Amino acid sequence: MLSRVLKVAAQQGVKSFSTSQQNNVKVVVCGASGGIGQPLSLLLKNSPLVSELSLYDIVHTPGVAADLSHIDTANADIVIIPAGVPRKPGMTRDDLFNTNASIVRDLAAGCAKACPKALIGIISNPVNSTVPIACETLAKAGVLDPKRVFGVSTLDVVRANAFIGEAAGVDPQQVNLPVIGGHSGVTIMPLLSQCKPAVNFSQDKIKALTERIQEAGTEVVKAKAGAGSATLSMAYAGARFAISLIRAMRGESNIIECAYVRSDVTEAKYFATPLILGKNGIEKNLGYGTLNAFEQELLANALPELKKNIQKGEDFVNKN
Ligand SMILES: NC(=O)C1=CN([C@@H]2O[C@H](COP(=O)(O)OP(=O)(O)OC[C@H]3O[C@@H](n4cnc5c(N)ncnc54)[C@H](O)[C@@H]3O)[C@@H](O)[C@H]2O)C=CC1
Ligand SMILES: O=C([O-])CC(=O)C(=O)O
Repeated sequence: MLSRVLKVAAQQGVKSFSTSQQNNVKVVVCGASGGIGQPLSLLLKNSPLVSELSLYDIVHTPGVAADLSHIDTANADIVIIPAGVPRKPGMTRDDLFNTNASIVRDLAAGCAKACPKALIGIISNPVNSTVPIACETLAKAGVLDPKRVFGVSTLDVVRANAFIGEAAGVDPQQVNLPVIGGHSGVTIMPLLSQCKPAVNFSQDKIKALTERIQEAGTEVVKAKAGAGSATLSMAYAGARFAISLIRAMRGESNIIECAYVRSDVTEAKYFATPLILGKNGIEKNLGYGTLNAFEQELLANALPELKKNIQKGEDFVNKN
């Protein structure tokens, strides 16, 4: 078992980067003992771009508030949050709200004190609601910068690339497909019309692939049969996202990832789209481009659900 706060020594290799770039990137993983947290921490430990890794969890500690003081001394450039309970078969992500909402609120409050300028990536479900919870909490503390708070939806992109690569007979690493909207069921919207390289599937196949991407989390929950939800693929996706944030912080240009963020692209206050990342988080929201008729229908189906999930998150912070 991982201890509560574990600082991992600086990686070799960091010194070889140019001094004009940011060399000392500290990353904190909150929920580091968990199914996602452990392999995610391992992948980050293995990256020469991470100079200090702090691992945090509540296991065997008397309370969240006391524990958060450990983060206060840590400071951080990036905080990744895979803390909270996962689904069991038959549950929706929204069924996790009652447990995970307060966990994310308390961790966001800790970030507001300890590292108000950190870039925060939230993995804890339901992401559609936990990101508004984190933003409202940071706003209450007077430190919200919406360009620095991200719902990690990278796993949807990773899955879309895997499934489409397989169906099209293309190396999934070469597939690049935007997945927009939110991170549950109908709110997950893969834009196959914008796939690079372009793919040429029948409408039936497009519908089947879209539904598989939307329900991929449930596919894993069912296969694990009570032992939790996706952990290894999420750790892979979470590490990809964190490393993209670091590369952007270090001044690399044209780093693009989809993520669920505060947005004015649609009538939903939070929405995932491709983003250009920069030193201070979101540099530019690229929006979603042109949708075909099928994708417009996906959007029409997603917006009411997304708006409901967002409102629920905001109400949780503002009514408690
Ligand atoms: N965004 C996405 O695409 C995905 C999100 N998830 C979500 O990630 C979350 C974590 O999943 P797993 O790692 O499988 O669960 P897990 O139960 O294996 O690990 C969660 C960890 O969080 C810790 N924790 C609980 N409260 C905490 C607090 N206040 N501070 C720090 N740590 C705390 C627990 O002690 C535990 O070690 C779940 O909510 C799950 O639904 C899972 C897969 C994909
Ligand atoms: O499905 C779940 O509960 C976990 C998750 O978010 C995913 O795998 O996409």
